[in-house]
Amino acid sequence: MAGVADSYADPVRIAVIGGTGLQSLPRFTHAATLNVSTPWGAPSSPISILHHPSPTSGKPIPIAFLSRHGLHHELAPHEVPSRANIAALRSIGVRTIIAFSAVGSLREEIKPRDFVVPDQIIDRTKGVRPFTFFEGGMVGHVGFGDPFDEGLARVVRVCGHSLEGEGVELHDRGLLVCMEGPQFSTRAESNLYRSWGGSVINMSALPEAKLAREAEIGYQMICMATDYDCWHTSEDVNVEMVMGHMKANSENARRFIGAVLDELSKEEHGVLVLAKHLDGQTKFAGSITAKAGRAKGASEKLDWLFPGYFD
Ligand SMILES: CSC[C@H]1O[C@H](OP(=O)(O)O)[C@H](O)[C@@H]1O
Ligand SMILES: Nc1ncnc2[nH]cnc12
Repeated sequence: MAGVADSYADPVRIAVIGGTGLQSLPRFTHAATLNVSTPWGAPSSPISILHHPSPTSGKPIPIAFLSRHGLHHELAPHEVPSRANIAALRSIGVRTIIAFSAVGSLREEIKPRDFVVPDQIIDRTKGVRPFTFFEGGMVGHVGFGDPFDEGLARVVRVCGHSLEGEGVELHDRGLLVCMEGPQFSTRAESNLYRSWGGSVINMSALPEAKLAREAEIGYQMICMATDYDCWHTSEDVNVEMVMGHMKANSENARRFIGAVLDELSKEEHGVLVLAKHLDGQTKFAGSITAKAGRAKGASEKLDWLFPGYFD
């Protein structure tokens, strides 16, 4: 875009990953567009650096925005280059990701256009997506018992509830089933996920959340229900339905994200935003391979992502 810088000097700590129907965040000042290349290739889209005024100091806080499926939704869920996305965000300093997703509801009480802050995931992807930074001669195992960041979730819930009564309805917790796609589920699968206690379903939380954890980035997804999948007696999910609800409720989604960014920009959340609680975990998780056994290619890639960690 003419007049927008292609570099940004300061570290950017907070990122938003936009999903289906949320390919941009208008109304913020566009400070830069970054084309980052990583050892895992190029991210889904250029990274936009947006200036968000801190509600306490008025100072502009930089926010990175990345469109998960590309600028024109040209990447299917299994084609999203999640390693490049997460690596690119970490390389510019990001330690907090608020990820947005359009989901199917597996529960009567979660109605289309309701928001859900998920706290657990069941992985129903099929192993066809690259899902770790540790491979090819460098082994690493990070904890993933709680796949989302409870500290960020608390902030997101307070912000969501503050908008209730203005068209926003929020469910504080939920079990998210992440399926492979791109086809939607069969009715038998949909009912199986319900019997497992699933609340909502999408195709995008994984491996994104796992890679964020490996990269020591606090990660919380905000889900917006767009359909009742195919278990319900109402019409089966289709793309028109998903896009229709996303479009109709996009103003609320943007207000919700704006409120979360307002809150996270406050100095009192500085330690949370820097994900200090995750700092260093990957250094230990990835030190299991003795130096003598480390393959050069794998070490070089990890050195790019974690300078100094595996010296
Ligand atoms: C267009 S329906 C399926 C599609 O929608 C969700 O996308 P996102 O999570 O990026 O908002 C779902 O995960 C699928 O990728
Ligand atoms: N029913 C559904 N299944 C999987 N992903 C979705 N995204 C939106 N609705 C969905």
